[in-house]
Amino acid sequence: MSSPIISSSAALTALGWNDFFAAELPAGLTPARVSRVDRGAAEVLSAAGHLRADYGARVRREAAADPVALPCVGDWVGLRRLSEGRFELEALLPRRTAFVRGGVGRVSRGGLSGDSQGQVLAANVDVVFVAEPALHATDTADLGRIERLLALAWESGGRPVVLVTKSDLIGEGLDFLLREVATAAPGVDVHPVCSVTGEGVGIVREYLQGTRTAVVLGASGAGKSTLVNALAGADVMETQHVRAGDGRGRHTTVHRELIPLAKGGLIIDTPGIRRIGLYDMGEGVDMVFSDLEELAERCRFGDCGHDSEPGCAVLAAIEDGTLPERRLESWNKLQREAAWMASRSDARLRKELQNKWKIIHKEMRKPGRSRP
Ligand SMILES: Nc1nc2c(ncn2[C@@H]2O[C@H](COP(=O)(O)OP(=O)(O)OP(=O)(O)O)[C@@H](O)[C@H]2O)c(=O)[nH]1
Ligand SMILES: [Zn+2]
Repeated sequence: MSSPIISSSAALTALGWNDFFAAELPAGLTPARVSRVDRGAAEVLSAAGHLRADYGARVRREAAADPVALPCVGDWVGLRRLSEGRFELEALLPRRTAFVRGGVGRVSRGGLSGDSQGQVLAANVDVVFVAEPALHATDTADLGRIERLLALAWESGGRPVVLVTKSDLIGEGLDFLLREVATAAPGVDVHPVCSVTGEGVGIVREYLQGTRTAVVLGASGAGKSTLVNALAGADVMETQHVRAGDGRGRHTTVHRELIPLAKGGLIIDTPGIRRIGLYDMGEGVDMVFSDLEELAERCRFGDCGHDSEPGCAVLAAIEDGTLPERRLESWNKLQREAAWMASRSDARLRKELQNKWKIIHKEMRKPGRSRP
């Protein structure tokens, strides 16, 4: 009787289950992790293997009130067994980390704050791989895109790591490129990876040691699915290639999917991010530009605009060649965007509050309603 329980808890641990989540599971429910979501239902991984679960009434109600409460890939949930082989997703457990698009909420220790109207793209991610190809068509790695993705990664609460993919395509120039990428990623590890030869894949795997969960972010064609397949040691994701048979052109990932790896750890493949500006960067921007923040503290004026002010430490660093000018331009741009995002979210929140009050006032004016 005891052995199935032990093996089932080992199976859960392999999926990333731990005391944090165990403490949150309502009594009587079966724990499972969302591997993929569909409209109104989720595919989950449980100690009993792969299951499908429809959303229960409470989950549907809460998600209607706040989209952040909608289950997403990586979430831990509680299932109720309805009948043989039929399950309902009854509870969404608090998230440790989360990627939120377009909301004003922030991840806190106990889960997401309740005021967000954003959409959660992936949850409970420990490591965020930012994949940028060494060569994309004829362009070398886009440092600005790396900075944007890093801001998003920091904001999620996971640990960012930059992977310069397709490292075989650039040859001699690789070392120089890696140094350039490093200037765009202070405090972040940068590794070259080639999924074709397998070079660097072992290093990537080390980040997943134990039962950690990683997500791979990057533009379409960055080589995310190819990397996931290399990590899995099998073709678990379809990759971009022209299908000769039906001539339907290249495949591009459309679903987010959580994939347990045979050698331990889990990885989430995501569709290529096209409009990163629509994501919340917030304080993540400060992390990406921690080197500039540090310099700015040494400017003569506290409100230095790093434009033409005397005693500007940022301009001095550009002058003596220790700071690439591109970094300052990128910092200014992303700060403006983050501020715009924040003001937009606030405006939306204000409008919602106004609407709420309108409804309450209408209720209060209804005839026959007793006044408090
Ligand atoms: N030379 C080289 N080509 C690679 C490497 N990794 C991936 N590719 C190729 O790059 C193309 C795109 O790879 P995918 O893995 O499908 O890219 P993706 O990032 O998943 O793209 P989306 O699904 O559209 O987001 C494919 O033709 C791969 O064969 C690599 O390390 N070296
Ligand atoms: Zn300055």
